[in-house]
Amino acid sequence: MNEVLSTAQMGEADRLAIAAGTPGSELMDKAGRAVADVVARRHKAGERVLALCGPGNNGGDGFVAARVLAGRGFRVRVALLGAREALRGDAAGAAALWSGAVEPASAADPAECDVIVDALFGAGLARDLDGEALALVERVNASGVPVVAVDVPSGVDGNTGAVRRAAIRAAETVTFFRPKPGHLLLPGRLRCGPVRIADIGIPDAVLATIRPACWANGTRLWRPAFRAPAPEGHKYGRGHALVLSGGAEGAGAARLAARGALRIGAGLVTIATPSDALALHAGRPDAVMLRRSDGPAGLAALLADRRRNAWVVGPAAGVGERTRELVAAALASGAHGVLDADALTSFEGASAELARALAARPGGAGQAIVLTPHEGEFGRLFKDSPPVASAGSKLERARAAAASLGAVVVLKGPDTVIAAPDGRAAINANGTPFLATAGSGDVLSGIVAGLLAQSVPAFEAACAGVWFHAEAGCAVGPGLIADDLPDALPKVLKAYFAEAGT
Ligand SMILES: NC(=O)C1=CN([C@@H]2O[C@H](COP(=O)(O)OP(=O)(O)OC[C@H]3O[C@@H](n4cnc5c(N)ncnc54)[C@H](OP(=O)(O)O)[C@@H]3O)[C@@H](O)[C@H]2O)[C@@H](O)CC1
Ligand SMILES: Nc1ncnc2c1ncn2[C@@H]1O[C@H](COP(=O)(O)OP(=O)(O)O)[C@@H](O)[C@H]1O
Ligand SMILES: [K+]
Repeated sequence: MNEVLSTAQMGEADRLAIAAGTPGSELMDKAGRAVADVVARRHKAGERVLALCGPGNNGGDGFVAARVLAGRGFRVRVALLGAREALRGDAAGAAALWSGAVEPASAADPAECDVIVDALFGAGLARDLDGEALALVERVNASGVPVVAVDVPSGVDGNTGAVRRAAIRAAETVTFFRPKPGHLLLPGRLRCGPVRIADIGIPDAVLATIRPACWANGTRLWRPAFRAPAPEGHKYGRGHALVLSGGAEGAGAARLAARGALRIGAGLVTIATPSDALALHAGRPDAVMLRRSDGPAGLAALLADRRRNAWVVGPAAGVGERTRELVAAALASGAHGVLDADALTSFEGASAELARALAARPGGAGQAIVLTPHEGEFGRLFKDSPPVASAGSKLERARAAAASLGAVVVLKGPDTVIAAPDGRAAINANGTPFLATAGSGDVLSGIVAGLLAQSVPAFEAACAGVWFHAEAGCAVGPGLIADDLPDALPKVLKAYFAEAGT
């Protein structure tokens, strides 16, 4: 499955596997062999391997890989950071089985080899690199020699993806049992190369004890919640999404969101527009319906029709008191909804006020609300809440935000994090930088609302919306403009429903 484990949870998996009868030395042996397999797949016997081993168990994996590769005919040198006598436990055991020379890492010349095994630091990285470790990592990166990283590229924090002053740039990374947040979050993800997840004999059953609450976003996470329409279905069964338009200058944002909601499968989509933008929308003959809606009272009146079961408020809505009132009206309707863009910025430094409005929503937790800030909007919203704004990694910040607001938060970017108030989180990695284009976020908010309209629960709708949006972005690729995204959805949906078997 696609669970993501923190380094502490990985340590627990390790302990549980050992308690269930697999010795730690065996786990390390399998880990080292998996690394050797990757090196052997990329390089031919006879080539020169430099294994850089650190002072902990990551280094132990490096000693195993070195031994296995030497046995397969590679010309292997081992360099150790620290003293051999200081190695402990399984790492000391692995080092004892290495019969070749061990050079001091300070003398190692990375340029004198064909491939490097980076076994300096893994889950145990405890502080910024400095001194000899820093100099070594910089020499490796400058050498241009391909690196296979053990567990994580040394210098990348496995929990946060942060680069601790410097980090190895790996050509490929081999991790064990399950990925860690640092493989998915930036900048760590960009240091990993392709990540291989090796089975080292830890039974999946340990997950029942660990109960991970973070996943790599993917269809398996939400497939049961989003199925193809039933053969006997009709459009009202697929929900009715309402997108609130800004004034004349911002009407395009609402149209993008509306088309996103329609394409993802909402049965009906209506744009609620202020009078000054009515003519603009009316001139567009398409499947999007149109209603006049002036101010909070107008919006409340439209949402009083309970068939309109999901809304989007925020894209090009304008920043200020008026938009805060529109948010209040939308929340008070009891319908599900997405708060995006100006709806978030209108609560600059007032996340506590927004949290109160969310807590008072009549549908309670059953009224699904999803917020979709990018980093800028997130920073502005939580100016009043240092515990959220500076909660640490992107994963931790999104989780803290969701918990403090009592709603699902989608913290967007190349490594979008989706977090629910109950602690569940997913990290998305199927995007493309071509998605960074004007209006792309508006389409996302519409897609999520379209899923909410189809009764997909908040967390699943947010995860699925982010995934479909990214797939659509990849399907278009270079030259993408936001208008293309809704029209790329049919192909993506077709493939999804075929895979999902519905
Ligand atoms: N869990 C599992 O299932 C399995 C785990 N396995 C492997 O074990 C790895 C984790 O091993 P680990 O816990 O020994 O930590 P590791 O990454 O070797 O680093 C700790 C050492 O580094 C040092 N150190 C830290 N930061 C530093 C810095 N900035 N600069 C300098 N030194 C620094 C730190 O020193 P200290 O902080 O004590 O001074 C300590 O000596 C894991 O990534 C995987 O590869 C596999 O064998 C299979 C099963
Ligand atoms: N480098 C990137 N890689 C993948 N996705 C990205 C990248 N940059 C931005 N995105 C995605 O593109 C969308 C941009 O949304 P947003 O910033 O709100 O733009 P806009 O306000 O122009 O609509 C988000 O879904 C975001 O996750
Ligand atoms: K490493």
